[in-house]
Amino acid sequence: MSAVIEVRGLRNQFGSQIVHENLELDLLRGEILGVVGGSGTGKSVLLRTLVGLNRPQAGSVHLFGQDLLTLAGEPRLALARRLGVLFQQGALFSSLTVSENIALPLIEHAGLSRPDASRLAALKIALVGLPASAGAKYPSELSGGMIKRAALARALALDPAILLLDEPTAGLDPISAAAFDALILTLRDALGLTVFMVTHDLDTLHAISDRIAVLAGRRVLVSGTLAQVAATDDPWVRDYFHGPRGRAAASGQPPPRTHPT
Ligand SMILES: Nc1ncnc2c1ncn2[C@@H]1O[C@H](COP(=O)(O)OP(=O)(O)OP(=O)(O)O)[C@@H](O)[C@H]1O
Repeated sequence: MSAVIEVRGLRNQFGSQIVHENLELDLLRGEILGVVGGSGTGKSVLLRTLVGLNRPQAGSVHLFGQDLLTLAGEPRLALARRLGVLFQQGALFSSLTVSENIALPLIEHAGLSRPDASRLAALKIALVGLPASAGAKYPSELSGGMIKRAALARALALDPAILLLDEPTAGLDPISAAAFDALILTLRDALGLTVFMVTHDLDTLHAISDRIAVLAGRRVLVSGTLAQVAATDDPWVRDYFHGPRGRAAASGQPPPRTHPT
């Protein structure tokens, strides 16, 4: 399988804090890659680097064979339009309705008229499984699961080839999270998307990821199938994949609860 994103020798640093050093990563066409790692290992910084929101100190990022870091002007904008991003909190504009939020990139980046953009927004709303009535609502009027779906609809507005998700199921109850997992899988298959997904959710990893990349020690420690990654001899990997939650996710059973005494 060919790589749609290739990261080589990446260094990200904030002041004296080095977050990534010599990080290498491939995102393969058509896959769902789950990106995991301890808190502060730089998963979100990596996502932001891939979409051009964070400029690294060293290394290269190639998207579809084009060098993101040297590209400028219209070619860079065209490349950016091939990426759809779902940020952690949804990042919808609170003063706009769901429909207006989705229509905005269509008006601003695709030059659509307002009526055309709102017709297309209605299609995207249906695509992510929201009722048509959600279009007229403001983000504050939606449940957490609906906000994620609305934000996903906006991420899909410009028909991207790659979807980047930052903690897509965080804050959702297990049933809504499982439904969102299923939606991502369906959309990947139906639209031929490639998916880069930062997550802490072991159930999501088990349910929909083709490969997993573990961030540790400022780089990608290991990437591969769940079985390959889980077999890695590393303390964080052991705790994460073989602790109570990891075992529960692997078995499909809820993890044991510890009760306060
Ligand atoms: N713009 C910034 N300026 C300074 N430091 C930053 C900036 N962005 C991120 N960092 C630092 O980089 C490190 C990695 O942050 P990041 O948000 O990528 O971690 P993460 O792996 O996504 O963590 P979590 O799982 O807790 O969300 C953190 O120590 C963070 O404080």
